[in-house]
Amino acid sequence: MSAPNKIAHIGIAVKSLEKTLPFYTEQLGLELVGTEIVESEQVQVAFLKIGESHIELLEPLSDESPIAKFMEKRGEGIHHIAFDVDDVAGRLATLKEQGVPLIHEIPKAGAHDALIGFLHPKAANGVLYELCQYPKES
Ligand SMILES: C[C@@H](C(=O)O)C(=O)SCCNC(=O)CCNC(=O)[C@H](O)C(C)(C)COP(=O)(O)OP(=O)(O)OC[C@H]1O[C@@H](n2cnc3c(N)ncnc32)[C@H](O)[C@@H]1OP(=O)(O)O
Ligand SMILES: [Co+2]
Repeated sequence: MSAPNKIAHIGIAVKSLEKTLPFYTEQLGLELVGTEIVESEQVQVAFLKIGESHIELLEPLSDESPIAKFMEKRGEGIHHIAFDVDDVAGRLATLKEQGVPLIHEIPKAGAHDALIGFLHPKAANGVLYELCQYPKES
């Protein structure tokens, strides 16, 4: 299996994008690339560019959001690490064959038209990993 390309983003659970963004843009000086609602995950996300990667701030849209459930238990903070990969479906299939615990066995739609899939945190010492495949720029 080839190495993932890079860290696509680090996901951070926050109660309010509006209240959090000025720290990232004004104090830390990161560039806000954009915000987006991802209905399927019940989140609104903001992407901030940091070199070749991004910080993804995630605000829950409802109590059913995985981010709301996470913050109930653990409060705000680092939620997941996302790897940029070329073939998310193929990787998930291989991981499944290898017996790695997955949350998604087939990819679903994420932010920025990416295909995404999550490994279960019990697969990785309590770290939640996301695999993300972005559409090829043409
Ligand atoms: C927009 C998109 C994108 O980038 O394009 C995104 O990122 S969407 C980002 C939001 N979407 C997701 O996270 C989707 C995948 N996540 C999920 O399906 C869920 O959040 C799970 C990770 C399965 C956790 O769900 P839930 O807490 O209901 O299940 P559970 O109670 O059985 O938890 C199983 C164990 O995982 C732990 N756990 C929960 N969230 C965790 C996290 N973020 N990192 C590490 N561990 C975590 C719990 O504390 C628990 O540990 P103990 O067993 O020790 O108590
Ligand atoms: Co993410």
